Amino acid sequence: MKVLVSDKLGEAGIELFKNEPGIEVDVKTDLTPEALIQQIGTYDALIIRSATKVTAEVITAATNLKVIGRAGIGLDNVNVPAATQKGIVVMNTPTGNTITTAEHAIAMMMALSRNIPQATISLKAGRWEKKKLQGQEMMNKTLGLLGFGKIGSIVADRARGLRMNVIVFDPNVNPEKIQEAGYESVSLDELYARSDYITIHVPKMEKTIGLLNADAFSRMKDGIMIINCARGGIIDEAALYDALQSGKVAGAALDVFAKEPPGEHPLLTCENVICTPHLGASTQEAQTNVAVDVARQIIAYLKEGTIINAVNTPSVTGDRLARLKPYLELGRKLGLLLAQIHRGKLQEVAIEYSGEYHDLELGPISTALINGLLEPLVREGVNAVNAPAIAQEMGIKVTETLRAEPFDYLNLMTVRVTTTEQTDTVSGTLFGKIYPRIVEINDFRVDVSPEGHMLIILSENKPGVIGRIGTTFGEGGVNIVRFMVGNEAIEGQKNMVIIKTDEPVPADILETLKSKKVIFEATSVNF
Ligand SMILES: NC(=O)C1=CN([C@@H]2O[C@H](COP(=O)(O)OP(=O)(O)OC[C@H]3O[C@@H](n4cnc5c(N)ncnc54)[C@H](O)[C@@H]3O)[C@@H](O)[C@H]2O)C=CC1
Ligand SMILES: O=C(O)C(=O)COP(=O)(O)O
Repeated sequence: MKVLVSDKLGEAGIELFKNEPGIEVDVKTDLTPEALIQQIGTYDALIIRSATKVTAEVITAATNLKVIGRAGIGLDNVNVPAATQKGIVVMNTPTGNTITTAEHAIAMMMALSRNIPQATISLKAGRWEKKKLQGQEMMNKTLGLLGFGKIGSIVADRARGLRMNVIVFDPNVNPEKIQEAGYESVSLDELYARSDYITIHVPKMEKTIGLLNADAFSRMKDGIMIINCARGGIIDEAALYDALQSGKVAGAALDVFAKEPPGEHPLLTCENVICTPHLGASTQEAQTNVAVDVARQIIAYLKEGTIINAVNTPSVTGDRLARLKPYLELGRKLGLLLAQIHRGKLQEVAIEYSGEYHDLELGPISTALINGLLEPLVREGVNAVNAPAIAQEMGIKVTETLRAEPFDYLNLMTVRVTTTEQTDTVSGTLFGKIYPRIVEINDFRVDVSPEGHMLIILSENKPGVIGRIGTTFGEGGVNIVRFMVGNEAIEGQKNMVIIKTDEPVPADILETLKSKKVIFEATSVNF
């Protein structure tokens, strides 16, 4: 397995890769976009921070890539939908640099309040400008927090220690949670109107790009101070420049820019702008944390398939994975079976779980099922990462229900697939919590272990039919490993005969059987 580290990564992470048998690591931190596209094809994993842009072109060229690991939080430099489409897991390390980044925001707020960067430059230039560089106290000032996630909530806690009044706007966090933590939850308008400082801790996404624009600044107090240690582009930089020039905004502390590095940028000419080159996460502690986290996650995925901190597929780790594995396998096998027996265009997949499923995560099991269903039908490269997105693209409606009580089995998964032509229903269970068994196919009770090759025959339920089927196999020289007859649950007019064979059932045998009057259908199924 080959791992490419294309941004600077803490040595502790590199060491983990180097010490892992079967893993080869290349550190190439100065690749041009063209060189990355040229070289990515040979790698199984890519490790990045914020500098590498993982564009759709990079993903297209990444013919072997299985996983992208972000040593840090923000994934705005990765085309996640393109990676998902290709079945590439995208992971970040959501906790390793949060304290460091929150501390940077507080440091920036303090530096802004007391003109520390300007004072340093002035004094080093031989001046002593006490009057010009007078600052403002932070105690009792109102700090408006945009975003009360992992970093925002740490900033709030530290600001409380500075005796600031913290008010919060976060549309996705329950106001009670904010109040319970000791802060005031307010609307965006109120936050703009009341804050003396606004600090940004939201992800960069469609809804937050340009969130702080000319209109937003016009609704703020005169003399507001702005801190951005989240992402460039959340602030409209031209509007901020104007607001700084007019004095509406008294000062801005910027760690991040819409384009990085920003080059010759008007904001960098403003005396009331202080800035750092995306240093929010740059402490020795945070870099060790995220490097170790990302290395452990990538190794676990490449070696065991364990998914930790993925943003585009459900994460399943350690003990939970071990427990789920047989259910994932059963789900995938039921999907594979349905892929081979259905006719027509897929429209709906209804999955019903009962019994032991009450204690299990259903998301990954349903995903494994959809994966099995689409694997033989769609194209190469369908996997548990991209299967749900492909199903959605195909207009297939997937529903999941958890039934209160099991009937005959300790655990039962029943899947009904509706197409433009018919409906097929199959059920499966795990014997001994490990062994997958198909126990029902379209109203016929069966007992099939879903492996190898088999033929499913729907025939008349009358004497002599079974014998004729056996003879056809004998004449064709194909050895029957198991022969089962399933009873129709309701009328009993038809039989389902399931024949397991050593090899895929040859086409001529299939055709001979299909031509017999007593046989309604014969479908070859391979697992
Ligand atoms: N400067 C740096 O070096 C670093 C920057 N970051 C940035 O900080 C951001 C925040 O990180 P975390 O706190 O870990 O993320 P998080 O996901 O824990 O929290 C983000 C919060 O923003 C909220 N939110 C989303 N849209 C919003 C809106 N329109 N208005 C108000 N709130 C909104 C979400 O509900 C969520 O609670 C990251 O996305 C990343 O871009 C993270 C680490 C280092
Ligand atoms: O973790 C994040 O989101 C960051 O912004 C840190 O960026 P970096 O890894 O220092 O390039």
